[in-house]
Amino acid sequence: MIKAIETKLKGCFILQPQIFEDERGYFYESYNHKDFCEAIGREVTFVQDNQSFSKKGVLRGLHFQKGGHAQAKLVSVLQGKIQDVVVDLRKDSPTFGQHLSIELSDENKKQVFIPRGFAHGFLTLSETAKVFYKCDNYYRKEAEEGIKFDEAIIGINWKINKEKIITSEKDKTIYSAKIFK
Ligand SMILES: Cc1cn([C@H]2C[C@H](O)[C@@H](COP(=O)(O)OP(=O)(O)O[C@H]3O[C@H](C)C(=O)[C@H](O)[C@H]3O)O2)c(=O)[nH]c1=O
Repeated sequence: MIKAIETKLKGCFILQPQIFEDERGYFYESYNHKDFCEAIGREVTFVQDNQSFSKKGVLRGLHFQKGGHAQAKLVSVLQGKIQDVVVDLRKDSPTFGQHLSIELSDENKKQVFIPRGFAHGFLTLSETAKVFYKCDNYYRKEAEEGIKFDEAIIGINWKINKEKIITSEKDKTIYSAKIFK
């Protein structure tokens, strides 16, 4: 069983799986294809699972793949806590350029479904975080683009001071303004 709540960004859902707790601990179905597709009201076929491990302050993103290589993602946290951020880049969307920020953790066990056409990134809030996400399209390096995490046009309020944020060299040099022309 999984509950899905659609966000202000059409097609983007926050999901809450049913947790079975007992004196041993807990169990839950982190993914059930039939329940998931029924919950979001559409068929999605994931083809690639990713995992990344990050230290506190690491910010990965904001990334997306262009055109036919765009990826829908189902993001969850196996260990730790992150500030997960999605940006609507669908040119025909009434919420184009708007973003959503949500805390995902191994405590709340929430998941975010991000449709194709979004940029995605997250900031690691706990000492370490292990993030797991399913993708409905394969990685294509040459199709990758990004938005700088501190892009003023988007105006994301990251929960860690900028000087303490750790990014890859690639993410330091992402030029994103062209996306909004
Ligand atoms: C994304 C990806 C990367 N790689 C290789 C390419 C690099 O040699 C290495 C690290 O890649 P990168 O620095 O792009 O990893 P992240 O910064 O975590 O990128 C991710 O950041 C945000 C959170 C996302 O949602 C994207 O899925 C993804 O872009 O893994 C692969 O082999 N396959 C892949 O699917």
